[in-house]
Amino acid sequence: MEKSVRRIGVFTSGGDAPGMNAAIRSVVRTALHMGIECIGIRRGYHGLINGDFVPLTFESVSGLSRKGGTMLYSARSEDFKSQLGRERAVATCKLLGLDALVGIGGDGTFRGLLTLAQQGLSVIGIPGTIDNDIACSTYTIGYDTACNTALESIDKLRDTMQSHERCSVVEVMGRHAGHVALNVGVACGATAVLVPEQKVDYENDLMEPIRRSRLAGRTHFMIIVAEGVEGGAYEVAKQINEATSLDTRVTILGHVQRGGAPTVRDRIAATYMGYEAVRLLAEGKTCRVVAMDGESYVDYDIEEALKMHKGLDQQTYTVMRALTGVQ
Ligand SMILES: Nc1ncnc2c1ncn2[C@@H]1O[C@H](COP(=O)(O)OP(=O)(O)OP(=O)(O)O)[C@@H](O)[C@H]1O
Ligand SMILES: O=P(O)(O)OC[C@H]1O[C@](O)(CO)[C@@H](O)[C@@H]1O
Ligand SMILES: [Mg+2]
Repeated sequence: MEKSVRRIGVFTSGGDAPGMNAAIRSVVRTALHMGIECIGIRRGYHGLINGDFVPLTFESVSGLSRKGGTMLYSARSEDFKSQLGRERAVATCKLLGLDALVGIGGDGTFRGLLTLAQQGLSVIGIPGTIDNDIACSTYTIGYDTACNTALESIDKLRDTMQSHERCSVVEVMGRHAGHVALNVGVACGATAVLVPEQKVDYENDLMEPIRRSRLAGRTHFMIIVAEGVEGGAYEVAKQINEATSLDTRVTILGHVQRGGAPTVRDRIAATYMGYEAVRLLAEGKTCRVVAMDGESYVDYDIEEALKMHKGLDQQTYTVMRALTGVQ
């Protein structure tokens, strides 16, 4: 017979993302609606190992949807990757009487959830990362806000680059994934966009678009570089300067992209995903990741989800190449 779920734990892990708070609120409110108690585990797996928790009530998550960051704090825990760390995490779950866990984070967080599922715990993952690099889901919480934050700064940079007829090299986040760079690059009308998924051909991907743009009469340029591109923004700027003598400036947007109030898109995605996570648990499901397939909410087995591969959006990539004139 199915074990009924009476008390669950929720935590955020890995890099934070705008909308994580809205997901926490949704998990708590949905759980309470279904007669399930909810406990917040603070600082991701670190908190699970150390029994760092806070009871969550209807009132304690009030007003959370509009707040950036995560009220449960986030962390990366090396200890959890060891057998001893995982045993301590399982012991904490038993001590707190948790029937299930909801983890909000990226692929690493899901790998952690899988190890807990293999030890008999009921777990559900919610994709929360600005990188949008969860293969099973077309969308991850925080991506839209991060892209909008980056775009706002780039628009401002453009003003000063135009005044001084300079070339701006802007590094956006994405250690392994170029989704933010590509999306923001298309949205800001970049001269060129460089992503880690594609080995950079300086002549074809960078110098040619700059030269073409110059010949067309342009006197300022906007180059978007994903953090994971070999050499990073400074190397790209150096190459541009050597090849073109343009007055080049580097801006690394960094962690500013992870902050701020979530956009409508992120609040809605987070709220629906939180609801889906609790609904799955209440139906007796475990070891699932809540995901989006276009505008629909779906779920996958965590192990299967982790085997999937997500490339860049081909349509956006094609449009970017057409608009920057890359062959
Ligand atoms: N293979 C693994 N086995 C067990 N636990 C893992 C594993 N990989 C990651 N974790 C746990 O999950 C935590 C978060 O993982 P990671 O730092 O990769 O971030 P993430 O969830 O992928 O988010 P993001 O990449 O968006 O910052 C790690 O600090 C670790 O505690
Ligand atoms: O907070 P940290 O550890 O500097 O994380 C930075 C990384 O986190 C991410 O933003 C994902 O959350 C990556 O794009 C970036 O490389
Ligand atoms: Mg990750």
